[in-house]
Amino acid sequence: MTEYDVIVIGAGPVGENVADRVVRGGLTAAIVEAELVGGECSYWACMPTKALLRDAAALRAARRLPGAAAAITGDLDPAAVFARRDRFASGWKDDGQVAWLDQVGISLVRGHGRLAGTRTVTVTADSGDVVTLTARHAVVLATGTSASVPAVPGLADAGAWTNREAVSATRAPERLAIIGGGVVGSEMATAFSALGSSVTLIARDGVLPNVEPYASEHVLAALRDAGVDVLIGGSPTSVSRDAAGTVHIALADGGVVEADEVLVATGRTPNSADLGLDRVGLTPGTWLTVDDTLRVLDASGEPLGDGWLYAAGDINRRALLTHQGKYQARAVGDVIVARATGAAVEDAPWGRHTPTADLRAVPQVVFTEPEIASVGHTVASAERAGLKVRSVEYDLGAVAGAALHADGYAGRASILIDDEGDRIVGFTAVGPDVAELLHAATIAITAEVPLDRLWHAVPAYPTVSEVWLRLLETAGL
Ligand SMILES: Cc1cc2nc3c(=O)[nH]c(=O)nc-3n(C[C@H](O)[C@H](O)[C@H](O)COP(=O)(O)OP(=O)(O)OC[C@H]3O[C@@H](n4cnc5c(N)ncnc54)[C@H](O)[C@@H]3O)c2cc1C
Ligand SMILES: NC(=O)c1ccc[n+]([C@@H]2O[C@H](COP(=O)([O-])OP(=O)(O)OC[C@H]3O[C@@H](n4cnc5c(N)ncnc54)[C@H](O)[C@@H]3O)[C@@H](O)[C@H]2O)c1
Repeated sequence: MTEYDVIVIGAGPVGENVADRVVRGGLTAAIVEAELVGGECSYWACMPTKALLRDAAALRAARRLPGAAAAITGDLDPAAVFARRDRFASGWKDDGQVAWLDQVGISLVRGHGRLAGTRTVTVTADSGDVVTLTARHAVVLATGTSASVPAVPGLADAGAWTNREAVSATRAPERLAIIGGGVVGSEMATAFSALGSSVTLIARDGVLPNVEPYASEHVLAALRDAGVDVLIGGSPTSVSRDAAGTVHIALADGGVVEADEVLVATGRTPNSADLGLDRVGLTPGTWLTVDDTLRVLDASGEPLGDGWLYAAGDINRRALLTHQGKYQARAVGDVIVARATGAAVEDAPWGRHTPTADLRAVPQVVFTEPEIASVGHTVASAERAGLKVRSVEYDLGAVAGAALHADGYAGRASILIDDEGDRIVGFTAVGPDVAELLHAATIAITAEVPLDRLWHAVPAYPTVSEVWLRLLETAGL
């Protein structure tokens, strides 16, 4: 079969979900995958990184409670951590996900997909065989991103790790240098220092520069307490690996970092260089620009052709997060079905077919020690957006539930209240186990709950969530 209602290129979490929604809506779908069904997220990103972090987090949690700490008789077992990580990466085999595609009725076409023209995709298999697929309704690009490696002289030839090598490592190197203090760099510094590496984090723009400064300060202090050498402002100028295998990273300030491995964690680049974009009038290698229902826009800002091409997930750069990409996937799958069947398209803000939360309320947990949970604006992003906000902060350690949760609990939380004073437009918390605080904030922001109604949402005593009451009291309620 070479004709389908919808063709999806890329079987990461986003492509899989687009195809699933389309098939649930009664259309046929083929999904094209060049590597493993499940994408970057399943094998080299979300789940395996969190598996590398989880044991050390549990150990730290137990050590904060004297009775539990007394039961700890040994140290972290890196081999057991790596073995559990292997399970969470499914041994880098996609049989389980392929079986799921089969079960839900999505056709898998293995190979490299390229646009060949309107609604036409060619797929080149590893054998070199090429098949041409045509779509009756739509083609969806969900090809994700790869690690971006900066043009630092020598870096490309030094055998540098990207997230793929770090996430699939079988042992912790004695000395690990990490270039980039963003989310990947900070999480991997947390993981590998706990697994026994001596870590140097080269953080040109600081540690986690996009979160509230107080949250990043907590993580910076904890990294340094854990023995990580954090070089704020460090900027690599050249990299080389000597005959003994040691990597030498020269920095702009004249310093040199020596390590056994170097991990590049300096952001992502779109997987669009070899996607046939030029065949449909788009520019290869670029992020794809989309409209409110994620139709790809041409150079004049209009949906390409009759609107047959969509882009969802990392590739459209709206939010480089799995949950947000899957949310886009649900909207795209459903809108394709609506347009194909003549049903109403709900494309107003917050309409079923418009992933409005991408622009207003993107939740994220950074799984460092301590964790950072955030959604919506930070003070800086609100300023950039021209919003007038009031920030209200509270010491999480002063909340009864937090004190009970762990001895010496240190953390902080804040809400941003918009200038009219009756809605929350941002939330951040930093502290042990704050991840599960996040969804309450996501609901408050997405539902635009007025503060005088939020006042009636009473947090249970004694939980860490009581910080909500304290924040509202501090705000003057
Ligand atoms: C180290 C790391 C940790 C992360 N941790 C988290 C986390 O904890 N939580 C979170 O929400 N997000 C996390 N992310 C981000 C998350 O991985 C991405 O947002 C997510 O993978 C995007 O999904 P996607 O389907 O758009 O792309 P991908 O997962 O990248 O999947 C794209 C798929 O398309 C395939 N493909 C590409 N080009 C072609 C082609 N031409 N033909 C055929 N197939 C093609 C690829 O092989 C791949 O399988 C992390 C990222 C990194 C790097
Ligand atoms: N827990 C999570 O949700 C999670 C975890 C990991 C990754 N992610 C996602 O993956 C994406 C990629 O993460 P990332 O950490 O690679 O990117 P990032 O954009 O978060 O951080 C990259 C960092 O690299 C630095 N940098 C860039 N170029 C540099 C250079 N030439 N020299 C030195 N430093 C340089 C920048 O200062 C920046 O802080 C993120 O956008 C994030 O959304 C999410």
